[in-house]
Amino acid sequence: MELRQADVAIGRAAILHGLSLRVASGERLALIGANGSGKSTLLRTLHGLLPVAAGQLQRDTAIRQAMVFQRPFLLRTSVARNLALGLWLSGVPWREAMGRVEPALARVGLQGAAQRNARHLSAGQQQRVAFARAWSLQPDLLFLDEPTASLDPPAKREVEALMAGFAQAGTTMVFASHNLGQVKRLATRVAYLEQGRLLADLPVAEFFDRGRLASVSREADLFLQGEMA
Ligand SMILES: Nc1ncnc2c1ncn2[C@@H]1O[C@H](COP(=O)(O)OP(=O)(O)OP(=O)(O)O)[C@@H](O)[C@H]1O
Repeated sequence: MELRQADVAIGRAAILHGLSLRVASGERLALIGANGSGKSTLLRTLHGLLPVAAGQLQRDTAIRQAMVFQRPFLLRTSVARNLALGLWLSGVPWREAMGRVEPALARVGLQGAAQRNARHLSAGQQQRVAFARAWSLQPDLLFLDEPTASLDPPAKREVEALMAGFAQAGTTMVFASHNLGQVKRLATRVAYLEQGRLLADLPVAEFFDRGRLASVSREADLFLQGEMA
């Protein structure tokens, strides 16, 4: 997938400016930057939820992609129906979709939760349902927008373990994170955004090598210093 010199606007507000980014198969790209730097907008653009106003988004249409948000969108109905609906909307017949529910729930440690009302689950469990929904789509490419940001530490660890599971399965991932430990543990590459511009894009070891990062972007180096202080 490749974004070339992309400008993205939300309504009249210009958010991303001349942004170029390539995502190769098997990579795990972390997007970091201050609040409002454009990470969510970039993820939503890559996933096709926002149009590119100028520039280009090129992608292989055979690639299956899914997205997990900071807070999952779950309907006030059973976990099973929430999962099956996600599959049905992506073209899987209803009966087959229902057949994929149990394996997906088992994959995220929520066996037996199929008939519970999804809205009655804890935040961590709801996020696991979102991962089950993503998992059941068998994506080649997974976008994650700060998936652990609103969870308590135990739920955070559980969800990070699910991300590691996707990584082990070879799923290409692009994820926004404010957690540098998580970035170090999961990413193969890191991109730094500031005010809708991409200022650094490096393999993870180089990104966390202060001298190297400073030689690419003083702003990114300052951000990292601030985060690690
Ligand atoms: N619906 C909207 N209308 C207008 N501006 C918006 C809208 N959504 C986001 N923005 C603006 O776009 C910019 C980028 O926001 P975005 O959510 O992509 O940043 P982010 O890096 O993901 O932030 P955070 O770390 O807080 O999630 C911000 O200035 C924000 O105010």
